[in-house]
Amino acid sequence: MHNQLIAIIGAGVMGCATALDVARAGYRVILQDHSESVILQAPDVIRREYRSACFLKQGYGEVPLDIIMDRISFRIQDEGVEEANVIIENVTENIESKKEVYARLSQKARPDALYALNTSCISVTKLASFLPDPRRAIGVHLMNPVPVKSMVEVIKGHHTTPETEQEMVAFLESLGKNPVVIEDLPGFVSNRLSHLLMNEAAFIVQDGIATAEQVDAIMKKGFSYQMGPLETADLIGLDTVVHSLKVLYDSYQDPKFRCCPLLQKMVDAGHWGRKTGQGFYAY
Ligand SMILES: NC(=O)c1ccc[n+]([C@@H]2O[C@H](COP(=O)([O-])OP(=O)(O)OC[C@H]3O[C@@H](n4cnc5c(N)ncnc54)[C@H](O)[C@@H]3O)[C@@H](O)[C@H]2O)c1
Repeated sequence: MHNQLIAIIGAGVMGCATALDVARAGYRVILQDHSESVILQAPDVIRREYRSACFLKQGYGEVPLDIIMDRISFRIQDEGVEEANVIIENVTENIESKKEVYARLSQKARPDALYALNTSCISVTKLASFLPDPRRAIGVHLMNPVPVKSMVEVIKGHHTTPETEQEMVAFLESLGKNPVVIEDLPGFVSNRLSHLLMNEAAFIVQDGIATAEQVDAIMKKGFSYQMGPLETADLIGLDTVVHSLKVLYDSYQDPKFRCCPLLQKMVDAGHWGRKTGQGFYAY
């Protein structure tokens, strides 16, 4: 299995961390992003992610960083993707962006390539409908930070076959992950629950009831959360949280998913969390 080539499309927060984990497990990786500046920064992002994972996860440093980096090719175009056995799509949480990527990949990729669709909230059945063979696609909701979190939510689309499910579970287990396979509806389990919490935490700050620090302290000390909801929102990226809330709201037409205006204002101001150096906290 380890002689397989894995193409990772989108080199943002999730793409870089996933490339690190996949290359660390021994696979050859192509990491592609359409933004030249993102690809130029990606090696440094991966190095930082590795150092942080070594600090947070015992044994992570057993595979030296230079060996991992040698296994990753950084690309702005799609060259090499036609040989990939597994394609992990990690582009922006926006249906039109993902649709455009699938149309492009469909021209190039092997017909038997296995597609892992990494989305926070969008229905996997809907995303898979943009691929020529939706039977070979399955949702793979990796958790952030990827090297530290072993649980992966795996979401079966309407057409996903049992063979696709088995192959993807075997691939994820080869990375040391613990997949939990569930059915498909927008937001799945994790984000239907977690985005309600992050959104309501933002409303509490907006209403002047408590500061971000106080909200997070209450959830950590009172409910044994490892991270507070607003620290988590900053880690995910407030832009991604807002995109996901919009998907949940549009999908269920339920006002409980309406996006907190403070979150939208912070995104408009460029305060997207850790990735921009400022969110509910300064980094
Ligand atoms: N951030 C998280 O904590 C988290 C957790 C789980 C799942 N996800 C999901 O993973 C996916 C990626 O999230 P992220 O946080 O890495 O986002 P991000 O904004 O950090 O990165 C997305 C990347 O996709 C690239 N991109 C956009 N359109 C492209 C195209 N047409 N071709 C190639 N590259 C393109 C962008 O340049 C950007 O670098 C999203 O669907 C998100 O919902 C995110």
